[in-house]
Order: sequence, then structure tokens, then C-alpha cells
Amino acid sequence: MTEKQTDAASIVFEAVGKAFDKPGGGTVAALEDVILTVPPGTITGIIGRSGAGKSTLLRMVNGLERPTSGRVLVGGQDVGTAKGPALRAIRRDVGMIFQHFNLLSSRSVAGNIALPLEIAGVPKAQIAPRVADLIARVGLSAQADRYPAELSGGQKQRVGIARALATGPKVLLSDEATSALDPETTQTVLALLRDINRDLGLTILLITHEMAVVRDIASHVAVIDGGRIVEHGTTYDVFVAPKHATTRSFLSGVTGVTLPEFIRHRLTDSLPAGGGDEVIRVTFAGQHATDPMLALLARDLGIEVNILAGAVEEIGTHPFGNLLVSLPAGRGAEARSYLERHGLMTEVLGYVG
Ligand SMILES: Nc1ncnc2c1ncn2[C@@H]1O[C@H](COP(=O)(O)OP(=O)(O)OP(=O)(O)O)[C@@H](O)[C@H]1O
Repeated sequence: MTEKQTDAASIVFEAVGKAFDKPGGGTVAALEDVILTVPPGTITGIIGRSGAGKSTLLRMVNGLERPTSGRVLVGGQDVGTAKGPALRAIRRDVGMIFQHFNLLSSRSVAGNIALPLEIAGVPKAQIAPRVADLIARVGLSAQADRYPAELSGGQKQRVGIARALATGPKVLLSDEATSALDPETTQTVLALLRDINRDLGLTILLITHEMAVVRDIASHVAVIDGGRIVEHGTTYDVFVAPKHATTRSFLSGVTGVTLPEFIRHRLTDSLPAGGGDEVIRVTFAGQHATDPMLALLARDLGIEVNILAGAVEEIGTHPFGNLLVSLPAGRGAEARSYLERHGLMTEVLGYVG
């Protein structure tokens, strides 16, 4: 399985809405007017809080949920209206992995992976080599005859991935696939998903509540809040210049740039009457990421800057940095305009007296 096995498929959400009936009457809108295109062959992350609508969105891609308005297209096929053989064909094209793996405890590793092939009516003689191939791809050849209870969480998820790939899908859906795993195992599973995306060329759509997962694997990201996509773009663009408050709050957990407590408590929206410091976020992107801009600010304008917090991150191979600094409020506008002239982004977070 070194060659690409499929042509990747795009996933298109066209003004998708989904309302569920409430037990006591009325409806709850789980999704509203979702417009999103997942480019073929990308790894796209959907991030949102609990109840934001992530699972509902994902389950529409394989027809487990149908939209109440709008359309979901996979490789140009309308999933919401597909029935019978057409729906089965779409489901063969869309594999899925789960947070809790969903393996059959009574079947071995090989038996779990063979299941979708048996259901699809693949002749027995073809199943064994295909399963061996899949087991090798996920690095479990030594565990082929073990049962789920004898496997670690990471190994179980590898079985889940191999099973999802069995029918040669064009799309792989991941429902919080690393949420039950420790950080180290998470990294190995994400690396496997990256390899699969690269080698097989399939489109991966994953939902997560962790921005670190998006940073580590996704080329594109959509942020969902209250059933709506509030921001989307390339992961790099969204990390460097987040526009929505929900995105910023997710990012504050990964970029290591939350304000220290002692400053956060004193921060005010307007400059105190007696004067004080302006607190700003400075974002360095691309070639500017490592430029000693703050030193230049001191040299060229004579403005002293205090660094409050900061981190340099990498998205793919692109570095970007985030610094929170304070400087005399009276020179704030001058300093920000200097930094922006040099290609950095700035944002005023508040003031301290
Ligand atoms: N079958 C259902 N019947 C009624 N309401 C539902 C159903 N499925 C989801 N909902 C509601 O739709 C909204 C979105 O739920 P969904 O499970 O898609 O969110 P989520 O972002 O995946 O949350 P989590 O991260 O907790 O799984 C929630 O208000 C939820 O209660």
C-alpha cells in the first residue's frame, strides 16, 4: 500500500442546518447555516466546545445524520438524499474512527479489521492479504492475533484506523480520536494519520476540542460555536491572526501566551487617570518570527518594553511567535505603528496603572 489508493474527495457543506426534536416538544438547532468546503486531500480540523455541534456535523458526512436544510456533498455526491446502494457506496468511501475505538471485544485485531470487508462481501481469499497489509501499515503485525483487552489505547486506535481504511475510503472522519490517549500516544497516532493522508491521499476531517491537535496535524481549521462556523481558514492564518473570541480562547491554551495573573487582575479597558502602561500582544509571523524587533524598538525609538509572556510556535514548518508586552501608554500608538510597519501584528489588550 505505498501507492495512492484513491482520488481524494472534497466535502462541501452548503448552508447546512440541523434541528433535533426536543422530548417535551419544539426543536433544538444543533447546526445553522454551515457553509464550509473541505478541500480534497487536506487534513481539516473542526474545533468547538462541548455541544457546539461537532459530532452532528461529522455524522452528516457519512449519512448517520441528515440535514434539515442545505446539502452535504462528498466527492460531489449528495449524502443527505442518498438511499440504498448509493448510501452504501458513500459509506464505503467514508471511514470513521472514534474516541473509544468501538472495537468488537470478541474479535482479534485481524478479525476487527476484516469485519468491514466481510460486510462488503469481499471474497475470503482477498480478505487475508488485505488485512495483513492494513495491519502492517498501522504497525501492529506482532499483535494481529491479540484481542482488544490485550492492547493499549494507542494500539486499539491503530486497529480502529486500519478498520476504517479497510474499504479503501476517500475520506476519513475522526471523532475525538486522540482524546482518550496520553500526550505521547496522541503524537504517535497523529503521526500515523499524517502518514496515511500523505501516502493514500485521502481527505481527513477531524473534530477535537484541543487546539494542540489542530496545530500538530491540520492544514485547515474551522471553529464552530453554537452550531455556526465562526471562523475558518488555513491553520497558520487562524493561529497567527484569530478573529473570533472563541478562537482566541482556544488558542490561549496552546500558545502559552496568557497574561500572568498579577497583570490580568489589574488590566483595565481604558487608561487610568494617572497614566500607566499599555499591554499589547505582538504576533510575529514568517520571516519576522525571530527578528529582534523589540530590541530595535528600544534602539530606534528609545521605548523600553517589558516582556510579560511569550512563545514561538511552529505550524507545519512555519514559525510564528506571540509576545505579550507592556510599554508606556503615552508611546503606545507610536510603538504599534513602528511594529506594524515592520510586518508584525499588534493588538491592545488593556492598560495597567
Ligand atoms: N439526537 C439528538 N437529539 C436531540 N438533540 C441532540 C441530538 N444530538 C445532538 N443534539 C444536540 O445538538 C447540539 C450539538 O450536539 P453535538 O453532539 O453535535 O455537539 P458536540 O460539539 O459534538 O459536543 P461534544 O463535544 O460534547 O460531543 C447539542 O445541543 C445537543 O444536545
